[in-house]
Amino acid sequence: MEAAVPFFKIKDSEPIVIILSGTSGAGKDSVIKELLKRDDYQFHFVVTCNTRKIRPGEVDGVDYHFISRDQFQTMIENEEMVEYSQVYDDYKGVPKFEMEKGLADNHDVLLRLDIQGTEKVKKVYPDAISIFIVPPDPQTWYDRLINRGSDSESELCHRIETAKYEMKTIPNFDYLVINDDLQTTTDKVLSIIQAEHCRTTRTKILVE
Ligand SMILES: Nc1ncnc2c1ncn2[C@@H]1O[C@H](COP(=O)(O)OP(=O)(O)OP(=O)(O)O)[C@@H](O)[C@H]1O
Ligand SMILES: Nc1nc2c(ncn2[C@@H]2O[C@H](COP(=O)(O)O)[C@@H](O)[C@H]2O)c(=O)[nH]1
Repeated sequence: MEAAVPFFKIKDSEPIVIILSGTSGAGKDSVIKELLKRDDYQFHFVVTCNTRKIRPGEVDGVDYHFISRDQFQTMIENEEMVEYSQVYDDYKGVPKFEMEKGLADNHDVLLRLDIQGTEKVKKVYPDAISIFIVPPDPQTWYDRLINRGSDSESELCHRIETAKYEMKTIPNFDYLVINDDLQTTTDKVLSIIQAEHCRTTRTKILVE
């Protein structure tokens, strides 16, 4: 008698919305750049809109969509943003077309957001996962911020003050990753994403 092998079909995990947040200078951009170099992981980085001045080395349409305050206002009025927030002295927002682009390609979408944006995007995409990145210790953090050389003294004070508040919201996040060595941090972020795809709520076996 032949054994009756049950018929089953694997329903692969749908793309995941991943939010990377953390204090200024925690290393979000550095981790994203490392992830983009990894051949074994395909994702769509959501380029957000930003009203601040472009910094040396930044590329419009790659790092951000750099737009004027008037253009930003028009996008809000036309309901073209998933969310928008004032971050430090500028406005930042997630354009709907960027989210749609990634999800249409069936890729995970990765967003770099502050804590306000994380809360708002989680309301729109409740299955999104949120990861908070922190530097390994205060002195290393300060040195990294200073060496980056992108902020004036007053901007730096503003970012450090904001960080104190942001760190108190860490329990609202799904994961916390300490950014000591960049490769290890990137590996940890990738492991979190891989584990999330393996959740029984995402990958399913259909048995007949
Ligand atoms: N693991 C690391 N080891 C050494 N330097 C690092 C590491 N991670 C980040 N850095 C450096 O620290 C500085 C801040 O990192 P990065 O710009 O990626 O932070 P961020 O979280 O994106 O900041 P912001 O929110 O202000 O844009 C950069 O100069 C970066 O090269
Ligand atoms: N709520 C949102 N926050 C955003 C968005 N895009 C970026 N960000 C956050 O701003 C900080 C600061 O950016 P900086 O480039 O001026 O240093 C960044 O690290 C993110 O946390 C957004 O669309 N919405």
